[in-house]
Amino acid sequence: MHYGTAFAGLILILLMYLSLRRRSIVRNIRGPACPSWVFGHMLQLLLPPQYGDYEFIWQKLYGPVYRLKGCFGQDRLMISDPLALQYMVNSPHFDHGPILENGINLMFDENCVLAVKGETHKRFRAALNIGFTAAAVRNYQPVFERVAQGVAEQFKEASGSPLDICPVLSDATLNAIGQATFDYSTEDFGEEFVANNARIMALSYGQSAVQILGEAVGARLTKWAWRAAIHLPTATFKVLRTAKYLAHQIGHHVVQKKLDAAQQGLETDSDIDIFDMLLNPNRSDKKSALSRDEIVAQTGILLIGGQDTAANTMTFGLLELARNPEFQDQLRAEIHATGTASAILGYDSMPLLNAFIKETLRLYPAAALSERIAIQDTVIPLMDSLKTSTGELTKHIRVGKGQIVIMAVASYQRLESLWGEDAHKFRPSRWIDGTISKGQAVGPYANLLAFFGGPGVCLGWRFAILEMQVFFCELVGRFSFALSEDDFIRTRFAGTLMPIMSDGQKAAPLCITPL
Ligand code: HEM
Repeated sequence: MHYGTAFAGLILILLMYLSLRRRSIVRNIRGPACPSWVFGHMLQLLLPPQYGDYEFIWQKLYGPVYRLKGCFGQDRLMISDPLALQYMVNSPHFDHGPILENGINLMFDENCVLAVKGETHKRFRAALNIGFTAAAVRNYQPVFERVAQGVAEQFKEASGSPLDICPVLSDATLNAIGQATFDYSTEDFGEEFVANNARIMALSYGQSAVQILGEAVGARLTKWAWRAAIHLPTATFKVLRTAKYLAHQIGHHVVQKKLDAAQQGLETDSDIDIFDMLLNPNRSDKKSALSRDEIVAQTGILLIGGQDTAANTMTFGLLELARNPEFQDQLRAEIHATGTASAILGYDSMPLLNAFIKETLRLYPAAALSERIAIQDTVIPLMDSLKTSTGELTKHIRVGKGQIVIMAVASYQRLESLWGEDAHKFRPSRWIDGTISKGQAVGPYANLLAFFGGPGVCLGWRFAILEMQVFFCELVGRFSFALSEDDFIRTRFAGTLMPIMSDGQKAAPLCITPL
């Protein structure tokens, strides 16, 4: 008892020391005054009238590293320093933060590539990569062309009156992934999947102060309490449970059908999709090969991971074209001049098209903010010296295990030191005229972090780039886009960056005229 009490006392002192030490490390980092203990800065960060209203000003005032408060007084670091972000995406010392981790567990199978860790993650990536190499992605070009032509038909029918392009592009990107992944078109998914999928997308833009608080409480629950909580009969949890269930059913059905066809010798070598590659022992590397259940577990992340990320990016791109008619005309001229040669020469040979895609991804990264947690004490290196609240200049920050750090991707992509003095402006020519400084290579594409980087880099980044190249060529080549008088479209971050109307609904009405 005596020894037990002494031991407990020692542990308590150690825990207090560790917690104070952690607090003292980030306490020296400057940041804006906290408006509320309950919400911290989260309402300003996540629910401002326009995304970035506060964030971009804080970055100007405090630089690329500053301290914010999360809900209930929690210290969080906002980081947009390039070296620090490069370190974080590559370091094994960081994992998804608890709010993000809970979201991933709610939406996706626990065995999906986004959820698994360490060696299992490495193996899954090695296996799945077969469907996402540059060569594999080139084979999906006919799928993208067919789907983009379908979108063009819908645009043609609506010409004359403003059309909300969000649902059209969202259906189209789901259709493209469905066909490339396992040869499913939107009709094959079934009404229930499509309807529930729309409910999921609606959940994210319905984000509110109550939801932000709920997520903060959820992040403090133990794993078992959280697992129990998600079975509560609330509408939100029901939609998420249904999504997980239906994705599993679809994956299971597809895999079974493909295995049956192979057994009967019915498989063909044309139109090979990702699941075909994963199931074929001659195609995949034996060491990393996924089991049948593991393949089924990837269904949800592949479908949802590549749907609104790509659709919203394209929506913002078309909105910017509508706001910049002169650039729209120049881009169209390049598309017409290249004509069908684009498919032969490759879309990469079109400078304006690619500058446009890079500029859209720069200003509108789907994962504009991403929460990370330090899973052990670590030191984050900085590109620019940071002045602490005691006036000290430092080129690194020590963070303790458990520290929450926000990767401020949208802020990084607006750093004036990297992208030019007019970094907040949509100006695709910056990619051609040498404005952009050749700095630290942080992501897989154009130094952008829209797809993050390191071992967890977006698996579908090449897929998304080619999909956007094909869609934009088809749509901008055939239609002109103008803003509708209907409403002022704002940007909101709720899981992904999305366009929002004044009534809080996700929408982007454009006037589309066939040429
Ligand atoms: C413009 C379009 C896209 C953007 C901006 C984007 C962005 C991202 C980001 C930021 C991540 C990292 C998430 C995290 O670790 O928290 C990610 C992961 C992922 N993305 Fe994408 N994505 C896009 C399109 C796609 C497409 C089209 C697919 C599939 C066809 C896809 C499949 C995935 C998968 C499977 C992961 C998980 C990778 C892993 O954890 O190892 N994405 N994406």
